[in-house]
Amino acid sequence: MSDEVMRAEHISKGFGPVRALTDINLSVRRGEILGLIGDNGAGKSTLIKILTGFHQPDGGRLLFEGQPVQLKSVTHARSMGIETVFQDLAMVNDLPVYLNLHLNKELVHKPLPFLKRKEMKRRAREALDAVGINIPSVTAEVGRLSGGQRQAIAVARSVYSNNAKLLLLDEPLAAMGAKEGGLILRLLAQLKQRGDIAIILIAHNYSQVVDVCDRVNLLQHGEITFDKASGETSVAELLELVHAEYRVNTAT
Ligand SMILES: Nc1ncnc2c1ncn2[C@@H]1O[C@H](COP(=O)(O)OP(=O)(O)OP(=O)(O)O)[C@@H](O)[C@H]1O
Repeated sequence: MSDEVMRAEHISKGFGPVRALTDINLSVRRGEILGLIGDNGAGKSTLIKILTGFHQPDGGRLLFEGQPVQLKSVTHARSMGIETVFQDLAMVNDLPVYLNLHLNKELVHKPLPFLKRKEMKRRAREALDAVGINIPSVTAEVGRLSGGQRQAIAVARSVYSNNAKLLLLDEPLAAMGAKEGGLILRLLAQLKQRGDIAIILIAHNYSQVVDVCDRVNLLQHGEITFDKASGETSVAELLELVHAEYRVNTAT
């Protein structure tokens, strides 16, 4: 079987008169982290929402594990192992870590409607340990944790609840300090080591992108205009590409 998890071919998407995406071609493999960069409004979130089944493309096609696929909804995409961690994380702050890890998938004793708390705590600890997240207690309220720890829990939940094959992260490092951002980058590096999951990461911090991603794609004018291995590019080159477009746009 090929290592390619997701391929987009000639994907387009408009919102009324706005052409958000015109001709997107990209692919990502198992064990690979693909960095997706681009100026504000370039269409990065729209592309992620198409890959996660939230939006339907107007044209083009997606191939998942080599097979053409129409992602009808986020639920449909999740059932195939496509998981997204959005900026808002979908966490309930006054619930403990272990219940957030089982959100909408609580384990219950049947036929009695009692939660299997002990089992959920055990599984939560196992999931966090497996990705190397250091949270002192799974009974801690999520609202009391740092932004980085909350993000890490959201990633662990995505990966472990559904045996994710493709993980999409929309700006996980935004508004995070260096220490917290480092926690997420280490976590992504560990997931990459496992080799069974493909990751697409949208980020604005190019030095982090170059450090953690295997490959970088630049999204401009609704197309991928740049595709290089991280080792073959640099922060300076990425900044120049994005800023050159900015100069053109502001000069006209
Ligand atoms: N639901 C929508 N309805 C109308 N227009 C939309 C919608 N979603 C996105 N757009 C438009 O599509 C274009 C691409 O937006 P998108 O959010 O995908 O860009 P982005 O690269 O993620 O931007 P940023 O980095 O600022 O988050 C923008 O012009 C945006 O205004």
